Amino acid sequence: MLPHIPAAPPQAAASLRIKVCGMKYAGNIADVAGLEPDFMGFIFHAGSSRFVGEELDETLLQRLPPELKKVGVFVDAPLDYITRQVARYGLSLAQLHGHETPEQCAAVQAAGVPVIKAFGVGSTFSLAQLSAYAPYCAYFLFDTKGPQPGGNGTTFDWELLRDYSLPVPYLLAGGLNLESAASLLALDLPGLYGVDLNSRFETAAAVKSVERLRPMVRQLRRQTPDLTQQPAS
Ligand SMILES: O=C(O)c1ccccc1NCC(=O)[C@H](O)[C@H](O)COP(=O)(O)O
Repeated sequence: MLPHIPAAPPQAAASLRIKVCGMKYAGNIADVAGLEPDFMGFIFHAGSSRFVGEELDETLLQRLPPELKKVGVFVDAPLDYITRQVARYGLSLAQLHGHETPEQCAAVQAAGVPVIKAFGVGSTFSLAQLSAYAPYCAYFLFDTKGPQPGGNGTTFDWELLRDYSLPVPYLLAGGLNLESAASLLALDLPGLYGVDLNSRFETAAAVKSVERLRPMVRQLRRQTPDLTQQPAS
């Protein structure tokens, strides 16, 4: 009789990297850092309810683990403002979330700051515009176009990215919540590197709920949820 050869287990897709955006307050930053996200975002746009203003503790940011990438989020900001904030807070990357041109991205990159260029996906979105940005960007970020430059809390049709073919990895953003996790893991979109979590995990502007984030992080990392840590329903 032939020995039973078990079928090979299905190949698990690589887990998605996680960016928690819109952080501001010291205690909350330390708590969220404990979940070991890959990126943490700080909003340097005065029009946002998450604007860091003078609230952000630069010594705390400098003490965060080096593997946690600190992202400054800017909207059509001058180059010297970006480079000053990068130096002051020890930021790892600049996320350009306005109408920045490829030339502006090139200037930020040439100043030694790796760029995440964000694009609002709406009815006029086209993948064709991205090639001109590719040489100057470490990552792209695709967010839902809305009344605010970011943090609108709404999703877009992710299938619009199905034909993405550039070598720049990207983060998916816009209204992601715990219910999105299973679909995100099943997506298998070309170039998809990670996800960006923001308003759906907040208890107030720029205050993230660790209880809400924890099961999301576990799911995205394909870990078994720790039921003792779930919030009471
Ligand atoms: O979050 C903001 O307030 C914000 C304001 C201005 C520019 C960018 C902003 N956020 C950038 C992000 O990367 C957000 O996480 C992204 O827009 C998704 O937010 P949400 O739809 O709330 O999940």
